[in-house]
Amino acid sequence: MTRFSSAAKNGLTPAALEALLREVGAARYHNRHPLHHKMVSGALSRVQLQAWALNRYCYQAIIPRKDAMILARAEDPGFRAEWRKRIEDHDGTNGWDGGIARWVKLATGLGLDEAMVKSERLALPATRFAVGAYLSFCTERSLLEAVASSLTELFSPVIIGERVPAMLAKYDYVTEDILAYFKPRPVQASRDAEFALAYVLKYADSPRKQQAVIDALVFKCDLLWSMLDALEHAYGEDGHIPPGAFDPGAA
Ligand SMILES: O=C(O)c1cc(C(=O)O)c2c(n1)C(=O)C(=O)c1cc(C(=O)O)[nH]c1-2
Repeated sequence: MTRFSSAAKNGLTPAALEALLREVGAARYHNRHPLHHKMVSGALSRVQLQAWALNRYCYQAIIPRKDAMILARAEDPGFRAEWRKRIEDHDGTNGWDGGIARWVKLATGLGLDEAMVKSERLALPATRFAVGAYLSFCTERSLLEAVASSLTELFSPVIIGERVPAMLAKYDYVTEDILAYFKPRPVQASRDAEFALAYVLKYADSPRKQQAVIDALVFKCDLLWSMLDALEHAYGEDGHIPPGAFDPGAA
């Protein structure tokens, strides 16, 4: 786990804290995961991509719920006005004209059944535990830690920039229409991450709080990493699909 050097016992400057947060992302973000590398090299089967989309739906579905937790805990109306945009991005105006609906389109575009995806019943146990942990973290930890845990979005434009062109080039059944989810994400993520980063740099004003926000980002990187680990374990070569999980080979 990233720790301050002893020179930082009086606390880091905002610039030094930002540099440390970016170091966490550079070392631990899920664009370093072997499954991501396989995805962008064109090595995944259609079933493996389906499993990814199906499991990742659970992550998409929890995001507006954890953001609602954060909203409920924020006392500043200005903060809430900014943060509620995240919920609108995912839920749209009627629940099914935002990011979640576009993720369903991605999953059905890969050949999955819409009701099955939305039910989340065939997701991996580890996926369910991971996304549940995110909701709990944002409910139980301080508001500062909850905000800091969203800072993986600092790095998501990079992974999206790697993923989308590669998927279009390497999988002939993947179209721009199927990947429409990602189109607005880099702009939305940059807006969100800029706000969250400014908040964290302003309010993490003691060594203890600075360590807490670093740990929150480590937690979130680990969560995203563990979701890809679980997919690889279940659907990789010599994979072991847990009972009850998505198994297109089963009778
Ligand atoms: O495509 C990705 O790899 C990726 C990663 C992340 C992330 O880093 O948490 C998010 C998203 N996408 C995303 O689409 C999204 O809406 C989102 C919200 C959040 C968050 O923690 O609040 N992360 C992410």
